[in-house]
Amino acid sequence: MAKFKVLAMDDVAPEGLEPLYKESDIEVVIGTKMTEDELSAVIGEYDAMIVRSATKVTPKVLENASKLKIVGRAGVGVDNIDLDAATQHGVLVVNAPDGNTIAATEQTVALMLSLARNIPQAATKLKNGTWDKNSFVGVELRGKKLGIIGLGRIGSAVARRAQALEMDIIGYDPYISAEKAADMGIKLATLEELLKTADFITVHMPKTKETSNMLNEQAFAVMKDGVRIINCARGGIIDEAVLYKYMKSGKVAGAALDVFEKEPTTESPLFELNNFIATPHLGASTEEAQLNVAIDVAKEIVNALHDDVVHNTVNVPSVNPEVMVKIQPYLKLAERLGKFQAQLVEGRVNKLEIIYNGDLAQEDVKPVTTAVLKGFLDPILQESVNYVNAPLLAKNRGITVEQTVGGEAEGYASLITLKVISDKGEKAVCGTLFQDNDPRIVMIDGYRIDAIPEGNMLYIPHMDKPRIIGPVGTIIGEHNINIASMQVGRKEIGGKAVMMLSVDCPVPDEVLKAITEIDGVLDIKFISL
Ligand SMILES: NC(=O)c1ccc[n+]([C@@H]2O[C@H](COP(=O)([O-])OP(=O)(O)OC[C@H]3O[C@@H](n4cnc5c(N)ncnc54)[C@H](O)[C@@H]3O)[C@@H](O)[C@H]2O)c1
Ligand SMILES: O=C(O)CC[C@@H](O)C(=O)O
Repeated sequence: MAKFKVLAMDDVAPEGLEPLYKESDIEVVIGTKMTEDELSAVIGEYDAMIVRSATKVTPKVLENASKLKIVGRAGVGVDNIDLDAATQHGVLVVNAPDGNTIAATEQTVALMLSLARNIPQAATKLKNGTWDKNSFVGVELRGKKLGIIGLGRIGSAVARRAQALEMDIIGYDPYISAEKAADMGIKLATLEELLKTADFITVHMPKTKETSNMLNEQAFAVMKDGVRIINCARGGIIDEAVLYKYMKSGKVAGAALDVFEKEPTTESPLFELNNFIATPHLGASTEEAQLNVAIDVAKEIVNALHDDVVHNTVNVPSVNPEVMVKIQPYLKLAERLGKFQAQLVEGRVNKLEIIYNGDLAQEDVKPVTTAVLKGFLDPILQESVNYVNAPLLAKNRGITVEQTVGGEAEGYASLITLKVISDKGEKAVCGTLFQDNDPRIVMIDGYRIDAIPEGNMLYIPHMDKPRIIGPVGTIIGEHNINIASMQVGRKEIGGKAVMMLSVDCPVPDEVLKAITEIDGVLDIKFISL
């Protein structure tokens, strides 16, 4: 039986699932349209799910998704997935942002040309038996002003094609600089300026609280008479009732929507209007795009299930692949440091401070910080902790997380210091990688040691004096526990010192108690990594 089951919904391109079929430990199940209840009843069997825009991944579905590790969106928009609920349940969400850019861009250009030349209306009339040359006189695009709202992948690709059509382009996007827009040959404007001056307006942003109904009564009121509108992004960015009103009044000369407030839909007052063109969310529907997005998302799922690097994450910060190669070996070290500290610290934890020194400090270390949190929370919490939900779980528990980058790494290439501050004090553990991939704990509370953070460990603070190491070894030996390695660190002769032992099996409480009774032993902690 395969180790992992993947549910592929929404007619995702079957050939694109090849990366999943190639893996012997993955079984793919092609799902058919399901209600929320039906999906909730079966989702518990699956480790991963692929959706396009039809399947809604709701809080109820996620509550029942006990094994689900990842939802892959074969496309860009993730508005059909409840991202907060996915994060809360530790489910990673990835999308395939690049695969359908050209398809959506070409659909936009096709709709713009259709609006300018009345192509769908003329074709329908001719096929219905009327040769009508008079009703369909169009306008040329050359010299017209195209207002593009949202200058991301699709908006900018539309701009390049519109430039070839000799259109004059004006753009609005609060998240790009005027220089970047100028590099694309686009004049950046305010939304109002764009609305007032554009002959054609096309929207290319995600649907968010900010963009919902962005083209509303106030926006239409200031538009130029005779404006034509296109939406190949998301239904609800344009208020359909207001669009209808302004098309009826003649202020809007034409509109083409690929996406609707409610989908699927076969009824809308807009459908009665001759100058209205509609397509049923076909922006991404090309053979090429469907293959691209299915392959992209299938590869991401293989990586996620095999604990490999995933790139297009939506609900956790995504990291540039080149950076990931550099930081990946530190993830294991970071997780072990977190887990080590969780078993060392006493009292109510208020804050984790993670300090990066040396080469690692030059990189984007956010995922390393998340790995520390995952390791730290894992022994403490009942619920499953992963890279997705670890920051949220820490926040929900009132644990402040502070990440700082410093300079030199005390003779190491890179050093990670994890300070845990609780109501009983502060503990600091430092770790590094030897030969780039061999994790070591090199300092505890300022005491230098050299311990491999794995398996069963004993941490024994004690006074630096004779007859400590021998009795510790004797007690452990008497209980038939094999010591694999031992490290001692001290700051000054006769002062406080720390001992770290690696042992081959867990150490029972009575052994721990017997060791604490040795004169000069200050404390003992059994740590399992
Ligand atoms: N019709 C389809 O089948 C289809 C296919 C692909 C993509 N899409 C949709 O197209 C849209 C754009 O996709 P993309 O790949 O270009 O995304 P993108 O993330 O590359 O670009 C979105 C742009 O919108 C901008 N933006 C965000 N908020 C804004 C605001 N309030 N005002 C103006 N600009 C704002 C962002 O800065 C960004 O530049 C998405 O909604 C996506 O879901 C639809
Ligand atoms: O999957 C589709 O057909 C539509 C995808 C599109 O809306 C997207 O946001 O990528």
